[in-house]
Amino acid sequence: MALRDRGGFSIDRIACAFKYAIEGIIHASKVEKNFQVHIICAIIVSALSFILKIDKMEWLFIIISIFGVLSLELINSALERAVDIATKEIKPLAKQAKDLAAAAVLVYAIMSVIIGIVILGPKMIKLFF
Ligand SMILES: Nc1ncnc2c1ncn2[C@@H]1O[C@H](COP(=O)(O)OP(=O)(O)OP(=O)(O)O)[C@@H](O)[C@H]1O
Repeated sequence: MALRDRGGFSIDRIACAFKYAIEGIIHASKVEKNFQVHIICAIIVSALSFILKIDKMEWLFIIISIFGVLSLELINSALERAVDIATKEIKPLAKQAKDLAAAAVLVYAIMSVIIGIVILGPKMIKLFF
C-alpha cells in the first residue's frame, strides 16, 4: 500500500500502519543508544519486580512507567530527525525543539525512577537487610 494512501478503514491499512510502527521500534532498537539503555533498564526493573513479587496495582505503575519512557524516547528520536530535516544549520529554535523533547523524556524518567524507588525500594531493603 502506498504511504500516501489515506483511504478509509481497511485491514490492509491497519496492517501497514502496524508494520511501519514495528519498523520504527526495530530501527530505534538498532541505532538509538538512549532507547537501548531504556530497554535494558526495563528488563532489569521487570526482573526485579518478578523476584520481589509486587502486586497487581504495583505492576500497573511499573508498566505505565516503562512504556511511557519508551514512547517518549521514540517521539524524541522522531523529533530530532524532523528538526534535522528542517535545518542543517545551528539555530536557536532547532536547539529549543530538541532540548524540549529531551526534557520531556527526562521529566517522565524522573517520575519513573521515583515510582521504582517507592515500589521496589522497601521490598529490596527487606530482602537484603
Ligand atoms: N540544528 C541545531 N541547532 C542548534 N542546536 C542544535 C541543533 N541540533 C542539535 N542541537 C543541540 O545539540 C543537542 C544534541 O543534538 P543531537 O541531534 O545530537 O541529539 P542528541 O541529544 O545527541 O540525541 P541522540 O543522542 O538521541 O541522538 C541538542 O539537544 C541541541 O541542544
